[in-house]
Amino acid sequence: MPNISPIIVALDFPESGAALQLADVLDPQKCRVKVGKELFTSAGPAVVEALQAKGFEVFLDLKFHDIPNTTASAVRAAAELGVWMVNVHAGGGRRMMEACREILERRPGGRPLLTAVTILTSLEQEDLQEVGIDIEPMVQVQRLARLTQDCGLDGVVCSAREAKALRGALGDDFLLVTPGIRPADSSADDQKRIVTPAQALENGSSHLVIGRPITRAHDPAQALDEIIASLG
Ligand SMILES: O=c1ccn([C@@H]2O[C@H](COP(=O)(O)O)[C@@H](O)[C@H]2O)c(=O)[nH]1
Repeated sequence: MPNISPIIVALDFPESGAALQLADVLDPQKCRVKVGKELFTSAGPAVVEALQAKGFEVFLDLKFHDIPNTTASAVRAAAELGVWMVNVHAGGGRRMMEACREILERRPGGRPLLTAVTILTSLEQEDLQEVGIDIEPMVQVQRLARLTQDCGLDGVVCSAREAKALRGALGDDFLLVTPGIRPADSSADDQKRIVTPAQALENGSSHLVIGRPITRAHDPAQALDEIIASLG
């Protein structure tokens, strides 16, 4: 896909009709799309297949987090759907992440990119304290990202606020997939660790996950074009 932007549009819709309608105004040469928990739970694998039939590469964002055998089997099922990227929670630990990588390596044919969620972009320091993590998000993200790289995964999901430090520490090839992206005039919604699209790219993000600023725009295709233009 030559010239595809780093943008992944989050299709957070309650059913497939609305998601496919939005996809119809987007250009698969310009962006990838993300299917998350809401859409996948209501519409299942069929919506992934329908998006692929429209030419989109699909990030299946189900953030698997379970024992190694269960998580690896779920990742294999995602690979069988032919998705471009699938993810797990880094908090599932070393044995879980290694089992996921190994099951993909044993699979014949192509495999999806495998990334791990570090600390959700909706969380800030007080939220972490409440669940017993007494360090700054940046420190915990760095710890989980190092573990993820050590387990042989392709990259992490983090805030673009952490991207500069991670890019420096983990090298150019490690994927930094960053949600919590907000153009300057957008509402933060439930996101806490937000960054503008241009700043995210400058910080070293490899992919920008953007949902509501595009999907709830009056003209989603134009919103996407404006964000791409802002990247320079
Ligand atoms: O840390 C994370 C991990 C995943 N997400 C997902 O990204 C999109 C963001 O949507 P917006 O509407 O742009 O806020 C959404 O699907 C989340 O599930 C995240 O936000 N943060």
